[in-house]
Amino acid sequence: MFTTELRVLRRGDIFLRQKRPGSFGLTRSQRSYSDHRLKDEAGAVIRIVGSNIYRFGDSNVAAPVFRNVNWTVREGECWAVIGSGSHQKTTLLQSLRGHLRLAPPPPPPGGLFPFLSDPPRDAHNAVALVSFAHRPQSTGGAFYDYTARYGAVRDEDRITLRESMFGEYDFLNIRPKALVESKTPEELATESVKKAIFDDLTTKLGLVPLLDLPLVALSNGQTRRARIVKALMFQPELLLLDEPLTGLDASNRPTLLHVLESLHKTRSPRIIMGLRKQDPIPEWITHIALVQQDRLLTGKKETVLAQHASDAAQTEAKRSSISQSSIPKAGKELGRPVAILKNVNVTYDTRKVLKSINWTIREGEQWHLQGANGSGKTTLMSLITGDHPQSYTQRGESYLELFSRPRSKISTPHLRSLIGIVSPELANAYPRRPRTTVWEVIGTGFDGGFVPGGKNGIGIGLEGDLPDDVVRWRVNRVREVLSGCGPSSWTLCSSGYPTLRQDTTSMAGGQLLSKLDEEFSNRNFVDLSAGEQSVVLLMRALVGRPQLVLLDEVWSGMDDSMVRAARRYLREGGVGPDQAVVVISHWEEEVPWDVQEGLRKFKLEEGRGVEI
Ligand SMILES: Nc1ncnc2c1ncn2[C@@H]1O[C@H](COP(=O)(O)OP(=O)(O)OP(=O)(O)O)[C@@H](O)[C@H]1O
Repeated sequence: MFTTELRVLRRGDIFLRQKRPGSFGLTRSQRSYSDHRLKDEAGAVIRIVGSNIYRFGDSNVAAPVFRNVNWTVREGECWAVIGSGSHQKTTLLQSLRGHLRLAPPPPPPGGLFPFLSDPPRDAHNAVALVSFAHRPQSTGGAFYDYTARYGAVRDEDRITLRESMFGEYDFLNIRPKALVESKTPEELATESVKKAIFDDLTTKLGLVPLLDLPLVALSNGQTRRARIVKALMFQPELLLLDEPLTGLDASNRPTLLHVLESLHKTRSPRIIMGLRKQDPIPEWITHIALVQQDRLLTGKKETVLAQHASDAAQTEAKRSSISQSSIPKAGKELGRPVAILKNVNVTYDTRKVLKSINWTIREGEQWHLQGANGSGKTTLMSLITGDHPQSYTQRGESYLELFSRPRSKISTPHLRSLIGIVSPELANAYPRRPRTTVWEVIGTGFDGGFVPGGKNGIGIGLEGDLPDDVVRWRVNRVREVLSGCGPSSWTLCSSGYPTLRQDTTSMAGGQLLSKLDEEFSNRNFVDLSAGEQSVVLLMRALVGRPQLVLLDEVWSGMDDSMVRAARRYLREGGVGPDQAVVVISHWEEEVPWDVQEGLRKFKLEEGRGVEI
């Protein structure tokens, strides 16, 4: 009945529209809203009209996460959700999965997803979200050993990528499900469809050579492509992909986008992508939902981009009038070597991942380590951090020297105190204990461990006893990184204007800490947003002024203002001329320095490494 009525309405028959049951007794504006709704509902995939979006548990008088959202996605349109902050964009996508509350809720019969109403289907099964934007909020209190993949594969990690795809195991959780002895014809039919999707997509996304590798051996980018295939095998009708390009190398990005485009065009499934502001927008995207704090700007791509460009130009004009030029780097004499690699190799059975790598990293140098997904960047870093067992086995022609000593002559705990590291693996593995504060997490960076220690939360040193001047230096350093990258610096960077750091807590003889940063330092790490956690882990890497800083996907999950603040801090003294930095990223523009400032590039290709 509804459809018939709708058809009539779409022909624009005003008389019939006014006669529609339920519209009698409505005011003119209610009637026009109601008519507008019915028009919009036809062919709508998503429809939100004038709703606020709240966290569950918040009342309607609390500040909504998003205000007055008007967003209709129609069949055939290709949408990207773009966020100036990573967090807000992800929250919007999560609200489509029911993680947040819409008030007023989109009314039945169409509801939030009109396309699922005839015949009625459960949005829970039909709409899937795969997110690469954020790290898990909590991985529990224990540290899990992310370096396990570098050694001999343990029995429980033996499950291969192929096995993980077919439901006997939870993907990336590696728990065998109850074994089913006999299958019904429906189950068999579903399986054969899954198998066809699997064959098709693993071929298109270049995963076939990896199918029989243990899941834990896959690189970051390989794992991400595999997660997308797994989600598609469940045949959702709408797939929300948050930051599918993050962590993918330049050659895999167009391949994935091409696959997504053809899937979307045949609605198998419809796809909505979440993108970061700096990601290129694929040509086939026709519409954009731009998340700007608590507002959503939606419309045709060109219109939204034009509006955004004019807003951004105004902000940039304000910012450039007050910005300082970055502090030039110290002179370029050769610093002391922190790592010397000569003919270094890594092999798994017959698989040679690194072949004869020659590379020297010195104090005062900034390097961009490049290479396609699976080219061995993480493996190379794990040799330098000493986490890889093969860091000990470089003999004869092969040689690995770290901080002027052969690898075998320097203990792993000592290495951890000399290297500050941020990486997706470490971020996932870092324990989220219920009552560990931000200050304590930063303080673990001095000794490179994961368990807070010492009465000031600044560690106890490798000898277990810190002299008073070292205690003072460490406390001061925690305050310095908090002031450099903490919330007061985000405010500074989001408005475009420097805000006076009022409310400063006075600390006799030491670094001053604003109230905002002080409060932040007392918060529980586990309660922070994913972006805030990333910032804290960056501070942890920098706090001890280690000789070597390794920054692998360092901006993951951070909002724009956090990225700007952290970049500025890194460029303006956060790392000094006595420190070496290696940045791993698939995006040139993510590296805080450029070649004019002395940045050098080292590229891995087919196992070999060259300076480019
Ligand atoms: N235990 C293992 N057995 C076999 N191959 C392995 C093992 N561990 C890692 N590999 C392979 O080593 C290669 C290098 O992996 P690595 O994680 O270093 O790549 P990456 O350059 O960091 O990739 P990404 O850009 O995706 O993060 C990958 O092809 C991976 O599958």
